[in-house]
Amino acid sequence: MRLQTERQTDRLYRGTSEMEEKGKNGDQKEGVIDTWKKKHHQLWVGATRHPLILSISDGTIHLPAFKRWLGQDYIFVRALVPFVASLIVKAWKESDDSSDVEIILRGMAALSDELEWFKKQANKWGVHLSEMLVPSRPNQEYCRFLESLMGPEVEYTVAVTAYWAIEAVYQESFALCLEEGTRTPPELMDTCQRWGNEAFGKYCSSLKAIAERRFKKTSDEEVIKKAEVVFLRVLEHEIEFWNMSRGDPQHQ
Ligand SMILES: Cc1ncc(CNC=O)c(N)n1
Repeated sequence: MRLQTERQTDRLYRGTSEMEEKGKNGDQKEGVIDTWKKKHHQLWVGATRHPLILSISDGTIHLPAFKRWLGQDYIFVRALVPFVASLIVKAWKESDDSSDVEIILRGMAALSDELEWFKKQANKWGVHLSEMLVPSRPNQEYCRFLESLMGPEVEYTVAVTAYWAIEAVYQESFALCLEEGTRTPPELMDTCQRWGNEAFGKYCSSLKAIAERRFKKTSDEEVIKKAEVVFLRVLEHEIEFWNMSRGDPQHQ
C-alpha cells in the first residue's frame, strides 16, 4: 500500500530529466539561498527540526497533536492553491524561462491530489474536515500572509522564493522522519512519505534553482532583500504552525 502511495507521489512530481538536471545544478555551488540558510540557521532549524517533527521521528507524538495538525493543514493547503495559481500567473508574465510555468503547474497538480489525500487521512483518523473546522490563529495569519503575496505588486522572484521555502520546510522536516534509525510510528509513514520522498526533494531543488536563477539575473538588490524577508516570514509562520499543532496553549 505504501509503495503505491510512493509511486503515485513520485509520478506527480517527476518532471523531464532536463528539469531535474536544473534542480541538481541548483544544489552544486553555494547560492543566495544556502547563504541565507546559514545566516538564519536557528530559524531554519526551528522550522525543519521542530519538536513536533522530532516527536514523530522518535515515536512519542501524541495522537491529538497529529489530528490537530491534519485538520489545520488541510485548511492551509486549500489556501495554498490560489497562492500557487497567482505564482503561475507571475511566471507566465515575468519569467524569462518558459519551463517555470510547467514546473509550478506540477506543484499545483500535486496539491489537487493532496487535498484528496487529506480527505482519506481524515477518514482514517476520525478528523472532521467540515465547515465546523475552525482555522487556528497561526493558520489564519499564515493564510493572510499567503494572500499578501498574491497581488500583482509582489515580484515573481519574491513569490517563488516563498513557494520554495514553504515546500522545502515540509520536505526537510518529513525526510528526517524517514531516516534510518528513527522511530516514526508505522501508521504515520504515509504522511512522512508524502513530503519526505526523494521526488519531492528534487521538486524543491527545481524551485530553488528557479529562485537562484532569478537572483543572478536581477540588478535590483531590493528584490533580493524582499525575498530574504519573505523567506524569514515563512520560517516564522511554519514554526508557529508547528507550535499550534503541538497544542501550546498560547498558540491556539
Ligand atoms: C503549513 C504547511 N507548510 C507547508 C506545506 C507543504 N506544502 C504543501 O502541502 C504544508 N502542507 N503545510
